[in-house]
Amino acid sequence: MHQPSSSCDAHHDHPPIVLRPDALLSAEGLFYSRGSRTILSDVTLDIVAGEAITLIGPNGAGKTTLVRLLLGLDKPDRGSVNRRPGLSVGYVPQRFDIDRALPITVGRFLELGLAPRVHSSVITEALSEVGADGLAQRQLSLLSGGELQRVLLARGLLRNPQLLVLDEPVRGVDYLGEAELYALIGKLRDERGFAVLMVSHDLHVVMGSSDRVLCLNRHICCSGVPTTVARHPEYERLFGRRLAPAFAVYEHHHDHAHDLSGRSIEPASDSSGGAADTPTPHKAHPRDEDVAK
Ligand SMILES: Nc1ncnc2c1ncn2[C@@H]1O[C@H](COP(=O)(O)OP(=O)(O)OP(=O)(O)O)[C@@H](O)[C@H]1O
Repeated sequence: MHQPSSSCDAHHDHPPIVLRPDALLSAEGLFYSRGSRTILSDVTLDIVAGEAITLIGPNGAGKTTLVRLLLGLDKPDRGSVNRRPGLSVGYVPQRFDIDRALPITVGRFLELGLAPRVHSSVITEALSEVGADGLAQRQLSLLSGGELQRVLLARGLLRNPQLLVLDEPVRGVDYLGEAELYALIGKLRDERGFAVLMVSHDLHVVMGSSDRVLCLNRHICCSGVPTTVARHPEYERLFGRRLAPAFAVYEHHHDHAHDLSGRSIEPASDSSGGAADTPTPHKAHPRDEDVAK
């Protein structure tokens, strides 16, 4: 996992961003400070149905804070967040601390907060969808990092999301497991058609399957389609001139996903599409010009 070394501190004159009226979710002019520390400054963005946005930035750039504001878990000091009425959102948080003393099975955990209550077969199906068959009766506190991430993903799916928000979803997952999990997220998006907002440090993997990338360092330093952002001076400034090319768009051609035991859960498909993590073609975004000049 790459930890960017340099940072972009300067504000830039961006052209005004025009929010799209059909956005599932939009944020306008978000400011957030704690004490004397400015954590987010004038952040504006939106996400439309089916779009995949990756949010990148160095440690402490404000990514998790921004996600929490977008989800309504925290309130901005200034600015506004608008969610389309009735929007269903699945959220896979960066951190999920489990009280080891709490005796709760995975199945019970997944039932919590679902209204109306669902039949256990729905839970079993969601676990199967994320390649985690057989975990329903296991104690939540005994799961490995990779198992827990899949369970959190299943929990997000149980909300039938129009938007899935993932904050570093491969945290605690080993290197091979990371690729599998990203592949799975891409496959689920293809099948279900939800929009994805993902925080990730794994630029070389996720940029190829993103429609748009936002570089955040307290403010949005640059944004646009991955190929454009990867060449942008602010991106180079954030990730280092030497390192940036290594993290440029990488098209991952792995064509199937695995379950927890390593079995393939998706047969290799032909070039006509449907592969587990074949990148979505980069859609031209009407606001590619919002890449900082
Ligand atoms: N409630 C808070 N009070 C004070 N400081 C906070 C609070 N929440 C976040 N911060 C600070 O804001 C900065 C941004 O934190 P945030 O977790 O959003 O960054 P991040 O980009 O997600 O980082 P990472 O990549 O390391 O996960 C950090 O310096 C953090 O310490």
